[in-house]
Amino acid sequence: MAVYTEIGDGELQAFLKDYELGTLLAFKGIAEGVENSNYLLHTDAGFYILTLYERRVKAEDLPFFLSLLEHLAARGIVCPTPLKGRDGVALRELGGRPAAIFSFLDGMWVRRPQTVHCAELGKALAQMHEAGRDFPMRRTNALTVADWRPLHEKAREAASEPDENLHALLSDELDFLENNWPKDLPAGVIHADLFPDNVFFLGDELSGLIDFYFACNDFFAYDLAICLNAWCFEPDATFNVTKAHALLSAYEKSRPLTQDEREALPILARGGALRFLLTRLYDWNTTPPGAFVTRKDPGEFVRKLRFHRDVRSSSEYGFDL
Ligand SMILES: Nc1ncnc2c1ncn2[C@@H]1O[C@H](COP(=O)(O)OP(=O)(O)O)[C@@H](O)[C@H]1O
Ligand SMILES: N[C@@H](CCOP(=O)(O)O)C(=O)O
Repeated sequence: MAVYTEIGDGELQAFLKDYELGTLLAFKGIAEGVENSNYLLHTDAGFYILTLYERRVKAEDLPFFLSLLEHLAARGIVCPTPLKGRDGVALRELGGRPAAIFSFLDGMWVRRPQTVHCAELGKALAQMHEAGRDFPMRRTNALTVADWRPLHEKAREAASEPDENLHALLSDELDFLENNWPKDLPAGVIHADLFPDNVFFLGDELSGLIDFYFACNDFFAYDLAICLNAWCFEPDATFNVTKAHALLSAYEKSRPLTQDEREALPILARGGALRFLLTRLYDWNTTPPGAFVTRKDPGEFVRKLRFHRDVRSSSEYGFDL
């Protein structure tokens, strides 16, 4: 993650008095991530992650996220578990932000995912979808097709010199997606941001999923499409059909796709590409100066979107539609 809110030693020590997590030995801000402020805490009882929720996370959504993590962990999905204070409450406040402490997960994210990682991801994604089926809370996706046009407007307004060719492309894509977005596909709790930096591995084995702060109720196949975009393109923007096949076939071992889901994958992938392109474009122009964060390149998703728009045959995806 990034660090937007700085925390002092004394403040953190006082905060930790409400927990039974031992004595603080050291702590440091984590540079990775984009959305929230994260710190690695080292106490004499072990390692923990402290998260302070920042601008895009709404306070009213936090009970959904924290309960979801508890629910998934109880069903064997390896994800951060919210830790409760002495009063039994996990969601607290620190530095003027909502805050919570989580279990630390071992592993590293993979910078250049290979086919074996895509297969592990497919298996874990299907298991997560199944584990979420009996989760009783609901959260509407706040970044779905109806939200993209207003976000496009905001991103365009935020740019000091808007790229009019790009905005024409986005406008055209929005017209297409608004008219063709699927209405009725199998749905449930999805992660909605399962990029390589949110999946930990120990060697070639998946060891945990993190960063559930876009999780919501939406089409399962949309989650799969987000993963195809995030994991199956090479740095030169070519689509790797072997990785896509590995991801899909591992997913289908636990949760076979319906024919409607399969046929919807190309448009879901277009929508997924546009969604991340828009948030990256907006963030590019609005990230506070001096924030301890690495902005992500919107151009990567322009190239992915163009690929999907140009596909003429399912063989370009490497799987039957
Ligand atoms: N439970 C965890 N265990 C270990 N490391 C974690 C954990 N949660 C977060 N991290 C570290 O913090 C980084 C950012 O976390 P992330 O949830 O992706 O932040 P953001 O919400 O800002 O995107 C991760 O890349 C990882 O290094
Ligand atoms: N995965 C998104 C950005 C969200 O950041 P994260 O650190 O919360 O995954 C992207 O790549 O645009």
